[in-house]
Amino acid sequence: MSLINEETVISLKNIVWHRSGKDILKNISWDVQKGEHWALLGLNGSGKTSILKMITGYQWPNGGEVSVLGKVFGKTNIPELRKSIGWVSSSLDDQYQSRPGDTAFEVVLSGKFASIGLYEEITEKDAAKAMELMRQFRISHLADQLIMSLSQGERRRAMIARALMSSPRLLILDEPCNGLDIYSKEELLGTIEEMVAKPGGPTLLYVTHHIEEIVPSVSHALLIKSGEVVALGEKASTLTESLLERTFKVPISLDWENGRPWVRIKAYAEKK
Ligand SMILES: Nc1ncnc2c1ncn2[C@@H]1O[C@H](COP(=O)(O)OP(=O)(O)OP(=O)(O)O)[C@@H](O)[C@H]1O
Repeated sequence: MSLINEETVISLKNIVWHRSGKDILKNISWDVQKGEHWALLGLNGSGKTSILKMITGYQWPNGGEVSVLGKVFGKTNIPELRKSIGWVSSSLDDQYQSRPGDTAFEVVLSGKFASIGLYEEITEKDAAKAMELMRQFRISHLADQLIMSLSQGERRRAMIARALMSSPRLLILDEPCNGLDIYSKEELLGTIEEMVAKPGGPTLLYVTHHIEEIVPSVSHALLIKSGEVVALGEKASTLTESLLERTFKVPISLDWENGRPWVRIKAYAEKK
């Protein structure tokens, strides 16, 4: 049995969730410790978003216990806790549309309040931090451009910079490369890798169904299928051909190159 302490970033114990007669999460137990960075992998509909909703307190399980950053849900103030969690989802990209007249800089800056559109108590230090994050994500030259006019890749980087404005202790990137071309994707992954490698940064939870997006700094992986854990632990022991085949239900050939896993679907390759 694991003990929850300040070093425990996420702890799910026997999480069960059913809806509309379906068992969506089936007895999920998972611990993330400080210093680890995790990938959450699974097919469409496997339960990834449902797990994220549990972790962020937007959904309550029917059974089991959730703790995040050492706080046990049910005994803690969740809106307060959420201030320490950054969640960037490509499906939440439309958030910025609430203020289409904002510049990229204003959107990044607004991350200080974890709510777009609040502009009180902005200090010079905040503005300097926003600019520094824009530099880190290579969008400082776009500071004065309207957020609406940024390309998808640029906007994605702006939204991650925005999430980092409040110095979250847990950063969830939910399919951040969705819709990006190969160049923008590699550029974004490069900046994510730099961010993770930097000491003192947040614990990363990277959600995807694309295995090759797992950058070298991601140390662990949780594989889920139909709401059940297929495997969890260090990536060397979880990202294996047989476990990935069970997770993705296709025959997979896996290669490692420069610390990144690359997959090929065997069946398609053999048909040629
Ligand atoms: N509120 C709900 N009511 C009923 N079914 C739900 C609800 N939320 C999720 N589901 C179902 O639970 C399953 C898991 O959904 P979830 O969104 O967690 O999957 P996912 O792994 O994030 O998928 P994707 O990669 O496509 O985003 C799906 O079959 C979905 O239809």
